[in-house]
Amino acid sequence: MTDLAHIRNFSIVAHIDHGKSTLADRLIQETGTVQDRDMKEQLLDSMDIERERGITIKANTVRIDYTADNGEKYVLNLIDTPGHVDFAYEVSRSMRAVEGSLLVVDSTQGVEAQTLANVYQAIDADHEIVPVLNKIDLPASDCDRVAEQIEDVIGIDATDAIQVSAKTGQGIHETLEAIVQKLPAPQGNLDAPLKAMLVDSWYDAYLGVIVLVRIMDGTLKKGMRVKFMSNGTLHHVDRVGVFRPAMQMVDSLGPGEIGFLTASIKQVRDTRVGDTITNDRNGTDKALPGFKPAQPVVFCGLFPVDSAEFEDLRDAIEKLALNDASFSYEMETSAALGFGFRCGFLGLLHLEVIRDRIEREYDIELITTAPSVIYHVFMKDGEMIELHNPADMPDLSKVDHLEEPRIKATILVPDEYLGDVLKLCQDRRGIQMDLTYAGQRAMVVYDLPLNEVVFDFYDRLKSVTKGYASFDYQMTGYREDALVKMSILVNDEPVDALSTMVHRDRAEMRGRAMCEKLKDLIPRHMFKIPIQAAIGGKVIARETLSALRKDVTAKCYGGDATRKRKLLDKQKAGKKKMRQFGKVDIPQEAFISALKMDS
Ligand SMILES: Nc1nc2c(ncn2[C@@H]2O[C@H](COP(=O)(O)OP(=O)(O)OP(=O)(O)O)[C@@H](O)[C@H]2O)c(=O)[nH]1
Repeated sequence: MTDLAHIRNFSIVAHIDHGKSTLADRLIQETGTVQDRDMKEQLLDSMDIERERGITIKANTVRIDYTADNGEKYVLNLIDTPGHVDFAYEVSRSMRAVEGSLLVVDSTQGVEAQTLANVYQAIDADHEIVPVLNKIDLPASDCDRVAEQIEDVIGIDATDAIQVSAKTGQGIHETLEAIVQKLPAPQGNLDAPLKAMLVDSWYDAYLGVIVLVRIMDGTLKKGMRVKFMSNGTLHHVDRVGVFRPAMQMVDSLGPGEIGFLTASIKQVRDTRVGDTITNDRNGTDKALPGFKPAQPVVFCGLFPVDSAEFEDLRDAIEKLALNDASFSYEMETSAALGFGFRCGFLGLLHLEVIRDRIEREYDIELITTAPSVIYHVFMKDGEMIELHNPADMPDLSKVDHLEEPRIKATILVPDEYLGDVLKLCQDRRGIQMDLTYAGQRAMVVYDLPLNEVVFDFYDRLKSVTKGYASFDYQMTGYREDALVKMSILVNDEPVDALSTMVHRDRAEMRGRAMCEKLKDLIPRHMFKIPIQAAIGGKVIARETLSALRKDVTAKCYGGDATRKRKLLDKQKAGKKKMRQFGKVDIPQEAFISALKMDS
């Protein structure tokens, strides 16, 4: 156990790609926590997908021993936090477990939308904040400008900002010294009953659920029985340890310390992030202010391309859900797609990560239906229904009105792209709330319907600004609007997986665009295929795909039989990726591509 005065707990907050993980790796390396030869690139990003995409998803933690210039030995606990907007909730909970933050800003770029969102969370958690200007080895680095921007935009003192290159190691020693000198030591009472915060939990195939804890008061020991206060469950603690970053067992953890416990817990769902852990008898009666669990906000259907793989998909989804309490699922049957699952995610990145993992790790090809948000449907009899799937929209004659979720979006963008960004937000039914300038960049705040953002807003934003805009959002609440369900009929049969909720004023335009897209995406058949968009029974747009006799071998004049067979085999393989709707084959990409908007 380390005495409180020699502990410093901190996190690193940054915009994506500003160098958070590289800096963390350097701090670990500089202090000799890991031998150089064991140092994998980006130590803290443990999953393959994270490494490939360069994004940190799961909050990780590491304990570092550091002997400071004053000769004293310190224990530094770093909690790594994810930088992407979908995981803002994980950032907020890990912030509560530490007393300070390093604010990393890329000195060639400056403050971005996620810098702001994350640093405000740190400020909310009463952190002491040490600004770090990273990437000073690059010629484009401009520390004075960025320091000034930090003061102007965020309002924290940046005169002592540390200039660092996480790449070359310059400034790393100064950063370690600043952690010890500037960040406060934690507080806590060793003699009080155990009070620990459940910061995070995840599933490990060998050890079961691993629970990351921050001890507030008292001692956590191997062998003791603890109570999870939110649901009163009792657990026998079978291991206590710390991350260095590999797991190392210890006998006990005391106030101010961060580490983990295992207690033969089988599912991540049995642990609630933000819960208070105490002694089973004579424990504390005051729980820590609880955190709200992360709520899925984006829903979509996942169906196997090959319906024979349904059981494999169930297996994959159940396994992933064991380890990710913010991912929800239930079985769904679609007239068009057969058996699958309706899944809930924290946001689009979360959706993509799960979908990729199912395809890659479990080798199941998927059809993903249009992402949807949760609508509130108010019935005429006063009942309110949460609508997760447009296909379940009740009979309109019984519906009084609908409400949709709204967000407050903050976008930072260089001046020259401002016009395009405003147009994009306007096209997505946005209401401008604020427009200010920070140097050459504009900061725009918009009130937008979440529905208009979940699908491809971020991609569009990146493309209209050539990647120079940054974006962050928060949910603000529900508001009534004129929303309708638009169905798509292919060859006179409704394809439920293509139905979407749209604003009444835009339904026609959207319907026309979807029919045109589908006309390009669906291959010609031997017969004519009408493609229609409809609201209720009323057709609002229509296209017709003309008939064609498709003979791919026609080009191979007689002769080469192997070539003919190869072509036919190819065609067969291609067909496997299609789904039959009545008599029509619709390719897998159509479900997503048809919904992409051009503005
Ligand atoms: N030249 C230079 N490149 C750096 C420095 N620090 C980080 N980088 C590079 O910047 C990129 C992003 O760094 P990361 O550490 O992955 O950024 P991050 O903030 O952790 O990103 P996320 O984990 O995705 O949020 C990587 O290609 C790093 O190699 C630096 O000091 N100098």
